[in-house]
Amino acid sequence: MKSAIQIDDLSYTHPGSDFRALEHVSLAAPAGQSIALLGPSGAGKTTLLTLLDGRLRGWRGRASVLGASLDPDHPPARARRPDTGFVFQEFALVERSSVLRNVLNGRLGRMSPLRAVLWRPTSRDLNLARAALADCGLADLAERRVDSLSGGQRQRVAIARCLSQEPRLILADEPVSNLDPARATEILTLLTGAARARGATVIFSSHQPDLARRFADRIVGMRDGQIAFDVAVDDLSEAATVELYREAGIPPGTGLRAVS
Ligand SMILES: Nc1ncnc2c1ncn2[C@@H]1O[C@H](COP(=O)(O)OP(=O)(O)OP(=O)(O)O)[C@@H](O)[C@H]1O
Repeated sequence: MKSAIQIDDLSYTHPGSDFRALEHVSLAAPAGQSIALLGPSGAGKTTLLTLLDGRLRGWRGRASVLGASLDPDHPPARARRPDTGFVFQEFALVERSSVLRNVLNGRLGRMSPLRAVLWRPTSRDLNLARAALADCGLADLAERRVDSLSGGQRQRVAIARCLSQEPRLILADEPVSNLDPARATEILTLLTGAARARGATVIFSSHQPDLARRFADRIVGMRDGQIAFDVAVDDLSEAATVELYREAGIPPGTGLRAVS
């Protein structure tokens, strides 16, 4: 089976930090898998997702995403990696723009530079954006301004924007931590279901083992910048989860974050 990501011996320290955010991390993900990154605050989950999204410089090791090697000295521009979609915890939408316009922003990396600068989507761009809106249950909200939406609706817009890119890899950084439990379940059902329907790989981070168990095929536990365990979902033990959150000051599964 083809790898969606292959990373070997990755280490990274944020500029100005005394600690390694990632330390000798190796991970391979076959195409189509749903992986949850679990671990306490500061474990390195965001750093790993950001690195896989090609946004960090100066790391050590080897990383290949969707068959293309990442260069730690020359990260690719966003427009050159449309196959990778990113869903942010804080949605990262243009608040004063319409839902449709936000979703079409996901097509920018697929447009010619001239079309992107002039903001002239093709009819294919529009069709894909409308299809993504429909998939996310937002067809009736296409013309609404994002700043009039609820948190759950905003995260649906962010997922629709990601899907309109036609991604083969979806990276999602705590996509449901700002949502209530019912909304969190809805959003992860949508995200992992859409990824499965498209054969895309999804890697999402979470503080909630119950959600990770429910929506991932595989759980990667991270702690102190390292991989503590990497198991199929059925093999995740309660003991491993408790150990992962030991000394973090929070019980696993509460969705609460430790104060750093
Ligand atoms: N921009 C930054 N500058 C300096 N250090 C950083 C920066 N971002 C993260 N770090 C440090 O890197 C380490 C890993 O942080 P990271 O955000 O990747 O963890 P996380 O597992 O995603 O945590 P959380 O669950 O709270 O989002 C932490 O020690 C953090 O303080």
